[in-house]
Amino acid sequence: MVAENATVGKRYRILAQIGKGGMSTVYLAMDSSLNKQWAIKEIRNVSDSAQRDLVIKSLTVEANMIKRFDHPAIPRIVDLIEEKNSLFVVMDYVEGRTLSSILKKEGPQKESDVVDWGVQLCDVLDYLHRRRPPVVFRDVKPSNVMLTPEGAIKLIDFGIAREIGDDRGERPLLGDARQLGTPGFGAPEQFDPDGEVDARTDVYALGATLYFLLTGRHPRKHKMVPIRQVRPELSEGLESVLAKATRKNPDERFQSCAQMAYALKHYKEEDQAHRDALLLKWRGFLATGIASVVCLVLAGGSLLMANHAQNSDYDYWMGQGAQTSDDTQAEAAFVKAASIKTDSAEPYENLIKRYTADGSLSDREEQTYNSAITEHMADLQRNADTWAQLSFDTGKMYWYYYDGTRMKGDAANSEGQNQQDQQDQQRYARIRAASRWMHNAAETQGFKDANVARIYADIADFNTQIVPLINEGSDAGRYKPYFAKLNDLVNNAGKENNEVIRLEAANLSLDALRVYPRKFRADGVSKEEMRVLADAALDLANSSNTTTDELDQRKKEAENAYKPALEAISNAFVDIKGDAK
Ligand SMILES: Nc1ncnc2c1ncn2[C@@H]1O[C@H](COP(=O)(O)OP(=O)(O)OP(=O)(O)O)[C@@H](O)[C@H]1O
Repeated sequence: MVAENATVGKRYRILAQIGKGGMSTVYLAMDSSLNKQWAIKEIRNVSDSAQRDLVIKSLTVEANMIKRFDHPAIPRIVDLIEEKNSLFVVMDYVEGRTLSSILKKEGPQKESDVVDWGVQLCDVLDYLHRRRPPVVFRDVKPSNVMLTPEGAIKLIDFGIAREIGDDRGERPLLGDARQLGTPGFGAPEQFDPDGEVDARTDVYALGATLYFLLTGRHPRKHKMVPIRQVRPELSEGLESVLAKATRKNPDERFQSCAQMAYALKHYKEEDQAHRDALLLKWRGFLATGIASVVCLVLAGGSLLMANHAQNSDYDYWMGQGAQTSDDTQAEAAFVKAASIKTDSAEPYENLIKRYTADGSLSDREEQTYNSAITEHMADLQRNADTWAQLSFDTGKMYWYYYDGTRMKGDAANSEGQNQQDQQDQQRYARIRAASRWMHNAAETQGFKDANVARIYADIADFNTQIVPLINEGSDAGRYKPYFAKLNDLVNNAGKENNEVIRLEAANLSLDALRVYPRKFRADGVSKEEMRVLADAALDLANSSNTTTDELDQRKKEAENAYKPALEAISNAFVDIKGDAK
């Protein structure tokens, strides 16, 4: 237990205790060197030394695994400190509450909220399951999920997540039941000595979690009966989704979280009222169209007709989307088209155009887009080329236009932050969100812009990984390649006819020159090279033709950043003794 105001790792001042788990206490701390808040998890002093080694081993595994993740719903781990007989894990501070505390305080939750959380959880779990090797979280439950004030979910406590095929993770490290999943939420195979865990294990726990949130009945204490036996007003469709997710036999569950996300987004279609309405429509259609249908069937053209109808529906909605000047109607039309021809990238490319036309991608737009593309990802991926292009364009949309708050990995709008800090945080949140799309594009063989996508992916990786590397003291050697990438980015942006891209590339480079000049120097970048980059970035900004207040502001930001960047470069070449080089 650490006292308030005590300092850990020489730079983290403990501000307050914010949580307590089975093995740990969690604090809010202020980082004096980065002037930023983090959450610090202290693993309580375990007196038995053998046990303590196991705890430390388990945590180190957890920390090293999370360091490689890059998903907005997973708080990053940036530092690991052994001190005062305890282990401290420094990570992104999540402003919010756990779903278990919300449930405890407010009781069963609204259907639409629970479905929204479920879809978000499917997204992050699917991200883990798609990693190579796949990672199974194994401990989804309300107390391991936090909800931010913006409505974004965060997955905490990776204590027992494991990589499939990784022997170190095969066995429980601590020997407690938690390693095998939490009773009530853990799938039956987690409690079977011969059981195999995979993505479907998380599907089960997610189903049990949503069940608990909707009914308020703990699945360990009460048998999981159909949810409408507890709350008759709930949807029948949702009842079947949860029943399927929590089947004892993994083969009978959703086979992936992407499948479960699809079912959660369409659960209303399973409701009796919805089916009745469809039936009525269908009857009307039969009454009027029966003669022609019979003719076509007789002519052997039923399949052709179905295809034709599907294509013309798709064309119809694409046409509607293109014609209307109302952005919301256009969005709905393109989403509809995407659901008809699920392997077509066109609707998404059109959505991107609409979203970026006004210079910003909002939280709401991002959610709509992300849901649609996640739902049809497997179909879209079938055409590698269009998928790479779509990934690249999606990445650019996040990188340059995303201005929502849901993605921020840390206390987004903490009081006391100045405007520059907030802008920087916003920039790096955008870059993080773009990262996986740029990786998709860069890693597709034969994609014409793979090289440019690689520049973006590398810059994103640098920004995600550098803080933990600095903390570990193993950051040397990373700055020179980053510097080269910034040069590439600025050169590339010069060829773009898009002011947002030009100004952002300029600002990112000037920001890096302000923050890292000493590190660049230590890695062998010369003062002259840094000045050349600063000048190129300023030229890029100055040659941008700004037509809106927003762009004007970004241009001013670059102009204002130039002088501090030059000063920082000069200072970086003043040695401690004071002799300028
Ligand atoms: N990154 C974070 N930001 C803010 N609060 C956090 C963060 N991580 C954990 N907490 C808070 O601390 C509490 C305990 O954290 P956590 O569940 O990770 O601990 P644990 O010891 O691993 O718990 P368990 O007994 O469930 O294994 C959480 O319920 C949450 O309130």
